[in-house]
Amino acid sequence: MRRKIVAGNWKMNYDLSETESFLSSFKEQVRPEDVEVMIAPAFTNLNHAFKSLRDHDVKVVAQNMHQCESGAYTGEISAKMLLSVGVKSVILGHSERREYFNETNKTLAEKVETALKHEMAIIFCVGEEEDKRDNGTYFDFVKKQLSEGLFHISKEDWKSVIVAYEPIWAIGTGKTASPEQVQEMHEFIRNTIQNDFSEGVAEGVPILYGGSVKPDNAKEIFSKEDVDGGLIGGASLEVESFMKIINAFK
Ligand SMILES: O=C(CO)COP(=O)(O)O
Repeated sequence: MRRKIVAGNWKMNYDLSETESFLSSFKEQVRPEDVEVMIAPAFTNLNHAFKSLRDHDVKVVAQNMHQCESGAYTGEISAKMLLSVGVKSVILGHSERREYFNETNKTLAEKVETALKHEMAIIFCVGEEEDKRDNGTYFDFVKKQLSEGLFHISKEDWKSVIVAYEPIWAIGTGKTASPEQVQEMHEFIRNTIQNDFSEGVAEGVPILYGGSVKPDNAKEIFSKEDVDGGLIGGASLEVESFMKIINAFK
């Protein structure tokens, strides 16, 4: 059985006191048993979240990191810095990073390399814009993102990788991909991994869906064969809705 995962990506939301208040109520309720739970707060709150959650089996994840070890990169954060505050996992290739911060497949391939070198786990995001969905080129587009950004890793490295499919047209729009569209893409991603690596690798990789997952649609999306959980934006910012999504696996 593959791992089941629900991860909250808080993006640029919540300062320290808001993070503290979310976590104090969240900790009372969350009991990760069959499902792994992760939260990706802002860089400034990673250490607080790590300390607060370490006895609760909730992983704290960074939303990004730089590919270089250190140096003159004003405003950036390195793998070593993340590790030093207890963070061993990172989201790479989120569509907002690709769009607003010019992250290319090539940069992402370097970030993947750096994360693996530091034995960090990676949530690697892929997903197409609406025009690619409309003109039918979405499979090719996602395949290119995978092959150029991620597929240089070794078979062994896949143990540290989670893939997240987040169609850009469904992020923050309230326009969720249908469970059938999600399943179709997840199956395609798994087959692509199988073709380039092996069936064993493909069968073991958790593939999460992200894009307007809410308490009322989570169960149906998660019930699909190749969907192993979700990467949740807006609905992870409220304890009640995030808990309902986590519990959608039960
Ligand atoms: O981008 C996302 C998670 O990384 C999805 O965001 P929403 O759940 O707000 O659509």
